Amino acid sequence: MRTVFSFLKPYKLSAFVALCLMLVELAVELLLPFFLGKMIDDGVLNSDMNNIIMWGSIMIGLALLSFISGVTNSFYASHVSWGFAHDIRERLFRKIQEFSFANLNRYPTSRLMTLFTNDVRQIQNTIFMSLRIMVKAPLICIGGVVMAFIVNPRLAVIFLITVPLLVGFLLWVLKKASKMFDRVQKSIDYVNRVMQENLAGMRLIKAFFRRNHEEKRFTNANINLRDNTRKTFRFIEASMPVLLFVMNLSIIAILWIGNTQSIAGTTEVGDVVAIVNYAMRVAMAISMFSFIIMAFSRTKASAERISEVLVEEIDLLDSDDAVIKQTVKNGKIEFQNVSFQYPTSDGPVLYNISFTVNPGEKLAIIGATGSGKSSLFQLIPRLYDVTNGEIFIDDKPISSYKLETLRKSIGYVPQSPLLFSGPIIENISWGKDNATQEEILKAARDAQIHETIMDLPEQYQTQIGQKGVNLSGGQKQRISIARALIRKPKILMLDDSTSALDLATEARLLQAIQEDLNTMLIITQKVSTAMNADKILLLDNGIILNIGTHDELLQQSELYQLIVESQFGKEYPNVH
Ligand SMILES: Nc1ncnc2c1ncn2[C@@H]1O[C@H](COP(=O)(O)OP(=O)(O)OP(=O)(O)O)[C@@H](O)[C@H]1O
Repeated sequence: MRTVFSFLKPYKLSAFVALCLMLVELAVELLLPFFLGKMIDDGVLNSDMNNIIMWGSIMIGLALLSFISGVTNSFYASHVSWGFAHDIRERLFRKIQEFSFANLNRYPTSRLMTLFTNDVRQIQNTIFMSLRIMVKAPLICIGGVVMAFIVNPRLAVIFLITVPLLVGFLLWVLKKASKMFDRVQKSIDYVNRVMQENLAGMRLIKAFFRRNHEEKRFTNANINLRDNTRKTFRFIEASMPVLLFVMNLSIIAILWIGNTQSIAGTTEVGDVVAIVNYAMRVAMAISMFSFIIMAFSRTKASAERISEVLVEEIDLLDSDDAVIKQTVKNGKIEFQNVSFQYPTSDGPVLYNISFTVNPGEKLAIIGATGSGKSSLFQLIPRLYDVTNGEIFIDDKPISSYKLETLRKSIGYVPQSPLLFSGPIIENISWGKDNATQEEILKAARDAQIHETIMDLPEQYQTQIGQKGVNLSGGQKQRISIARALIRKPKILMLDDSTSALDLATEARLLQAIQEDLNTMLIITQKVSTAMNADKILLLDNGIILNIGTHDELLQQSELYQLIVESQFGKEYPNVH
């Protein structure tokens, strides 16, 4: 909670001004019944027009002052709340950018999305309302009781019984409601998650005709949200009549005792009117309490969720001994007895991996699905850290490089290409800050996508995504390869990124990129791709079975022979 509200610091002055203006409104609200009592006693009951005009004018003046304070308070309250929301969204976004894959695994995307929308907005609204009215309500209760005692202590004594009763009851409601709102928030998360998965997987859902299944999943999530929200709001709404009942009883008691005392001549009529007026204002303020409880309970839940992300420890950072100026010059990669286990998995997915790729060499990694190929790739740019062993680049441990330097020298093309909405040109130049037109064209040509782009209606300016063209799998792969090539990486890593290309296009692509590159690692299922590499690494269940050239593996590995036979039959192909 404290972490989140520390974001209010830059707005301290504005919040202070807003609170002062709110106090002016409060003072007016508390003084009006007092002056009303005076007007009745000195003016109305004595038929004294001068007193009526005097007290009336004072009341109008005060009302005007309250109006001006209210408008100005609104201005400052929105400055504080919008500024706070902007700053915290900015900080959250930066924090999530720092997250490692392991950090990200702990937070589903839907939950992070809810933070930015629902949770931040919730706190923002509460801050605004606090500065406008929510802080005022308890102060009206306290001030109303104090003023009632000033006007007539014998009548006001009734408040001493009712107010502590109400405060105790409210604290109990607040505690219970806070837990209930936590549940509501989780239900919102779940609805968001189902929605997000559904929209992302719409094509698959249609292809599998799983509409009914998905509808049922959404309906269940939606029912859960409805029931949790309804239960919470009902609970809070049910507390309202209790509060008002107690307050109305005290008004009746004031009228009854006041009437008796005024007949006996011990109390002025104006005092009774003033105290009833205070009791009504206190009742009105208390009627706002259910709203305040809802807002604070939700805000507490939201603030805790945001704090959790803000204080999350980043588990993959620059090492203390990272050398600032050290850069990757040649692209030599060496694995020494590397084992790796995901933070969430039961056992290692890679065991004792050792191999070397010399600068300029091309290494193909081949192996069954789930054998650990992508996991091995992710260790090189330190998306995850190794569990045991060490990886060296240019004979230096990868931890001795700054993360930024290391990752900038690697062109990583993941298994499923991800393109951003926007023109094609931006998707390619995304790989390098201030990329020139020439660099973009060269990368696109090398990735064998230039011709295809030129055939599109708006060529490089063609929008990708909902309003633009939807590209084929192979076209997307080639754009994401162009995005990696534009960095002129010392090490290029293609994670099955040419799977959707026909053999001729793939061969042209690999030929084109080889000219510029130092080192290349390519995960592939195709023997035709692997056999042209300098070395092939055959991975099976996280273990290196063999490493060598195509010919060596054909002679040494039965598994490799089987893979080759499954793709080419008994006619083993030769290296080009
Ligand atoms: N984020 C993760 N958390 C936990 N386990 C994971 C994670 N990603 C992959 N694994 C597990 O690690 C093992 C190796 O997966 P990996 O993706 O490296 O295989 P792969 O050879 O690249 O497979 P494919 O060819 O299907 O992409 C699998 O058993 C997989 O279930």
